[in-house]
Amino acid sequence: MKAFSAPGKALIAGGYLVLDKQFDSYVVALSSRMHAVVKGEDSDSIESTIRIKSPQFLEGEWCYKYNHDSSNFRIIEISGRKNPFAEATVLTVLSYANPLISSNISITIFSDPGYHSQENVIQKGQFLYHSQKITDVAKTGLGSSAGLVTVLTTSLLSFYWNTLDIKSLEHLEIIHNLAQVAHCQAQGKVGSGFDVAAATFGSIVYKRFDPSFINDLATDLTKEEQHKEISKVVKLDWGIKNDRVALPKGIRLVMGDIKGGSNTPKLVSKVLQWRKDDPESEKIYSALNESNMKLVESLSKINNLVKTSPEQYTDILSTIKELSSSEILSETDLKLIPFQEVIESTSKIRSNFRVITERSGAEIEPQPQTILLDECNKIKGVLSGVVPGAGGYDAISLLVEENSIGNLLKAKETNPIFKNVEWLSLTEQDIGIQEENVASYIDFL
Ligand SMILES: Nc1ncnc2c1ncn2[C@@H]1O[C@H](COP(=O)(O)OP(=O)(O)OP(=O)(O)O)[C@@H](O)[C@H]1O
Ligand SMILES: C[C@@](O)(CCOP(=O)(O)O)CC(=O)O
Repeated sequence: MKAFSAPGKALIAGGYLVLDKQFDSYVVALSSRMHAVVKGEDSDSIESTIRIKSPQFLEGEWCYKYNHDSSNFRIIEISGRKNPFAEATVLTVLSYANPLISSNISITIFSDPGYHSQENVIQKGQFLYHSQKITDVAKTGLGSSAGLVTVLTTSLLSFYWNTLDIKSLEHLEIIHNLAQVAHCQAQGKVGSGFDVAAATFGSIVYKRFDPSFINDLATDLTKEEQHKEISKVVKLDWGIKNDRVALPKGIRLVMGDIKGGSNTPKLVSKVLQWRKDDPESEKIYSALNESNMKLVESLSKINNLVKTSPEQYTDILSTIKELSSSEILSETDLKLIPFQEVIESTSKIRSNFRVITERSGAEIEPQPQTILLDECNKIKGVLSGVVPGAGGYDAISLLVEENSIGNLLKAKETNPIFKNVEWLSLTEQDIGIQEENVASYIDFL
């Protein structure tokens, strides 16, 4: 038996731009993780089974069968249940590993509470159990499908390859490329893949791959052809950027779930259409990219300060704790410059998002979110806040001095603007795929 986990994500800079491979984005990996426990044994039957259980959800079990005599990698789910993400992952890893002998594999999935709505649940240990099917439970937008695909890819591959080493960058890249293929095939489209990349590598500055790596994969192939095709593509250098980052010590990411919700594909199609139609769009994209990169750069400056002047840094944090973002901006202390740059670049990101909102009709930072974020900025210890990812009414992400979290809780109690905000109990955990101790899941298997 082995166990692995992969993190959820928040895209705090680079929404929409990340769809284009000329732009970098900043993705934070979260402490809400998707877990998988895998066990299996070889068998002398001609049929192999891969059983995936997700006991936190009603009817959360999918059993895929595969016949070794068959001329292609066709799998069937024995009771006709659908889980496109599980199915695409099984198929992709199977065709890559091309096992010579049959096996029976069982994988149990556990997802941390942050991924789904916490209504009508029973808690067992660290996990919440829902009374509905996975497709009927509301999501919070942390990338459950990317987490699932990445952790499933790792678990299955670890069964077929007992030399799999998730500390090796080469192996991580194989996991990443396979997971991207499976995720795109299950979604029926090639997205930017930042969610799968964060699930694999952790918090990163990410630049996407060329969609042709996946779009050009041939279909209707024989087993040998498919194995060759996927092996070739997985080995290629996809040219992605996945530079590891982490938020500065003492600065916490806080996510506020908004009881609303937006349709990401609709927002994306509106923005892409606007980008084609509006002659000003390239100028706006380029201004937005500049502010994104300024944010990345200022966070990196703060990280350097942590390393080079730790004592001075502790003093700065205690100053920030007492100030709102506009008060930080009016300070003249030179040591505060990188923090002022975080505030200014975030403010520019937001104003560019508002320009796109107005010109494209896609509600990325609609007015109620503007009011909410402006109100957050008045709270002492809150450095900055944005609408993460595709924006809209899904969530807000704040960067907060870690001892000031209490100020957010107080605001929720006293200020009616925060009525529909639920502060999620998660934070950054910058590590991607990691191996876990099987013993911690034994009681839930
Ligand atoms: N714990 C789980 N067990 C089994 N399948 C899961 C689990 N979590 C996610 N899935 C699969 O992923 C699907 C949800 O994927 P979808 O892309 O719609 O949401 P998401 O990845 O959470 O979205 P977002 O990127 O907005 O956060 C589920 O319907 C199911 O097929
Ligand atoms: C709009 C987009 O850039 C980000 C969507 O992010 P999220 O799923 O809202 O976290 C789309 C994408 O990158 O696939």
